[in-house]
Amino acid sequence: MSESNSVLEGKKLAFVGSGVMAESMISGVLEKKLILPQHIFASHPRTKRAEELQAQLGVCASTSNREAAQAADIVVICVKPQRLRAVFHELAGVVTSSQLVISIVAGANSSSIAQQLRHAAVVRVMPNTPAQIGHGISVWTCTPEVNEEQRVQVRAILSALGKELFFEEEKFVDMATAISGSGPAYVFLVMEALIDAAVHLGFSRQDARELVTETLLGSVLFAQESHRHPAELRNMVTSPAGTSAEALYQLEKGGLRTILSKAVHAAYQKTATLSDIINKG
Ligand SMILES: NC(=O)C1=CN([C@@H]2O[C@H](COP(=O)(O)OP(=O)(O)OC[C@H]3O[C@@H](n4cnc5c(N)ncnc54)[C@H](O)[C@@H]3O)[C@@H](O)[C@H]2O)C=CC1
Ligand SMILES: O=C(O)[C@@H]1CCC=N1
Repeated sequence: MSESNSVLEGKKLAFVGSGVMAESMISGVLEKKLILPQHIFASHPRTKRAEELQAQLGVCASTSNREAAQAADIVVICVKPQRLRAVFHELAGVVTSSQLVISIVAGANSSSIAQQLRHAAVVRVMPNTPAQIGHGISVWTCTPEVNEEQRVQVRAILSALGKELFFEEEKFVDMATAISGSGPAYVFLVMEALIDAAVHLGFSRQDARELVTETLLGSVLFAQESHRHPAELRNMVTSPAGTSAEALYQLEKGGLRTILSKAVHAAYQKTATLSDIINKG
């Protein structure tokens, strides 16, 4: 494996809290050959999980957050919000000024991360689970202390997971948490409900799954490639006095748009609650 031409050449990356998202990010970075596995450090409280990561991905895994963080140029914090204060407590004073800290923790704003870690250069990212297959989208921001070289490195890491979008204003990361961060959960719920509806009509589970998955995938690709407004695409399906119009009537009557908007707003408001947990304990 070669790291040549990589903006991350020779750089070492640590993941503190190696669950679902950390594993997705590690896989993406390895897949794109951005960093050698021996230059990736991961920590997890359970020895068995650390051993599993080491065996599966070839990274250096241990149960010590401090050891992992000290070994790297870039430290990615991937614990749940409720664990963050304990991790800050462990890492404050350990992370040095030459290092870069990236947090993917929902609700954790960069000023409180900088303050609690006593570290100025902080990047805040909201990725999503399709990152596991390189089709994620990550929304990010950073403190002014993050230099241009580090910004390029962050872009390279996030591009290994799919698309990335930078915003100067941090509020967009919280807003994105409710759209792209939690979004896959909404889509999977719709997918599950449609599969169940198809089974209700009489399709086998296997056929129902294929019909629904291909319909969702085809519709998304069609919208992306045609560049047409969703309403125009919907009208193409909806014949006068036809089946789609009948179904759409029921969806609108059930308040689909309102319920989606309420759900997104609730997720957005929850980021503030998570922020309180992180700041006040
Ligand atoms: N799952 C998702 O779709 C997304 C999650 N996020 C954020 O990513 C973060 C991680 O989420 P997931 O990977 O889904 O959670 P996860 O639960 O899969 O991973 C967190 C890992 O941290 C470990 N852990 C617990 N206490 C620890 C400690 N003191 N030190 C080190 N590790 C510790 C846990 O055992 C677990 O394996 C969360 O803050 C979440 O807000 C962000 C975007 C999307
Ligand atoms: O549900 C959560 O809190 C995390 C953040 C975005 C997606 N999952």
